[in-house]
Amino acid sequence: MKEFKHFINGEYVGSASGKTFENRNPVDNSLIGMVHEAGQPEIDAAVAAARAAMKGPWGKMTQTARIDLLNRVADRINERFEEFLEAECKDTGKPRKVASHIDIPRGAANFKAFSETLANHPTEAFKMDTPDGRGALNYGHRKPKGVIAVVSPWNLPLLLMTFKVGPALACGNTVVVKPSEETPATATLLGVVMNECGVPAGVYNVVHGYGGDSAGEFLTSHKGVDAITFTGETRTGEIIMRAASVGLRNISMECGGKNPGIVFADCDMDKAIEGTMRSAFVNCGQVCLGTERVYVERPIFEEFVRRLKEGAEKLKMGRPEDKAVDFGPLVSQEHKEKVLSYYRLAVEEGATVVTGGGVPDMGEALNAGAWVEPTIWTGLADDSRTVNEEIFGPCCHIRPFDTEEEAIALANDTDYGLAATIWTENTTRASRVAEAMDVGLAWVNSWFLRDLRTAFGGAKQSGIGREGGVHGLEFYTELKNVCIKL
Ligand SMILES: NC(=O)c1ccc[n+]([C@@H]2O[C@H](COP(=O)([O-])OP(=O)(O)OC[C@H]3O[C@@H](n4cnc5c(N)ncnc54)[C@H](O)[C@@H]3O)[C@@H](O)[C@H]2O)c1
Ligand SMILES: N/C(=C\C=C\C=O)C(=O)O
Repeated sequence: MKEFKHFINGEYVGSASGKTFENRNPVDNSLIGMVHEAGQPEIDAAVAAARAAMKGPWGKMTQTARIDLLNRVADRINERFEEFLEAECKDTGKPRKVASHIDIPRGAANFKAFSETLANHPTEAFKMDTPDGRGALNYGHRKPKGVIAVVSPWNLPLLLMTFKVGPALACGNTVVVKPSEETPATATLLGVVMNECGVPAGVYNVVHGYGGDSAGEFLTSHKGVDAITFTGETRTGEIIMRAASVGLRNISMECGGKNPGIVFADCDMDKAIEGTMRSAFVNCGQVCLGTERVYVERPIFEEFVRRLKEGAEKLKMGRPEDKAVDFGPLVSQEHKEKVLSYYRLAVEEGATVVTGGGVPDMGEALNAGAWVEPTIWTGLADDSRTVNEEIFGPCCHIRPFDTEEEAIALANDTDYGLAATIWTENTTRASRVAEAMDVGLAWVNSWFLRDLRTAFGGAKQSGIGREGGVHGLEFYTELKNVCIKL
């Protein structure tokens, strides 16, 4: 039976309590292995190892040496590509086609991108006048923040965890990672790569377990943690912020969304359909940046609905290793029940079910998996729960609009503020509408096109802070001003 152990101080260790929990493959609900559940002893050991590593060779390493090491980690992930792909697809059920283009390549890129950013980012300096005429020189000096707790979700496990670990290590910190209880595999495997590349023991640590009253809570409330970076549900973010407030630990929050897509009549319809298909259904709709609310200008509303329905009904469901498959299951039975509860709610709230709304017959071998149909609704009220609450599944609601002002108002009418997509061939309108969106990320005639030098994060209840590019520096370092009297 496969075991997923903690990775602490460069070694794989089990839980002192002996407590474990099941890890199941959502494709067919088969048992992958048992995951060790960390208790306070394992969290204490991981945080102590991370602290000790700050005082060891890692803390004394030059930035150039650190960057070389992290580039080696990126190369080693690519060399072990198949292993990471297999692990990620087993944990999540996602098609190999998806993970091999998104999750694993980004797992490597997240180490390279931030190293380059760091190596080329200037510091600030100010020459000031003084009464004696000699003046003084001020310059900014950055030091690593220390031991960073990384709490990550299950939808893009390797990508989202390394989007934090990459910059954290590039800036000289050490990390204790608590991956989602649903997806322990790739975070665990990364420990092997860290050892192979010569990253000193204690720099990268992984502890497994749940959130509340388990590893997540013990880690985020641990006094030895200097800062917490979290990706997950907004409600969880609120809980973690309360824990971080004790001892004034800094937080970086990447949370939920209910993202709008606005499709104008002057759009390139093929692009808009292709882009909305991906943003609604890729990764079985389990992408925080995905589109769950689509607003279409009335003249093309019927055609858009018809063509999106056609696309949804052509999606090929099946095992990850089937090259033709582009649609996998949800991550777990629990999440399947949550999404199906919204499928029922939508009907109760008066939706017209354009397509989907149920569970596909996947045949005897797969019917125990977390399969749901890609679903499209129309006809719901703007204040319905289905249109306002994050579902995080392969579903979207399409509504017509008549004016640009109406579309902007509808799109912004949400407590979230993560992402928006805008489809129009009029670039003046595109920039005007994008700038009117109360979000952290707006895509025009595209979706999930990612330049890692750009700011990434959410507004309103979708997050706090920005990661990506130089923006992560503010969170992962302490900036000091040095003033030298000349
Ligand atoms: N903004 C982004 O970049 C982004 C990216 C991906 C996912 N998400 C969001 O994440 C959610 C889906 O992921 P999820 O279901 O894993 O989210 P979640 O909040 O349930 O869990 C996220 C992580 O937090 C841990 N956790 C849960 N309760 C905790 C607690 N009390 N203390 C400490 N840790 C705790 C979990 O174990 C997991 O590791 C969706 O809302 C999605 O929108 C946001
Ligand atoms: N953080 C990123 C993606 C988030 C996806 C949400 O599910 C990224 O592309 O860096």
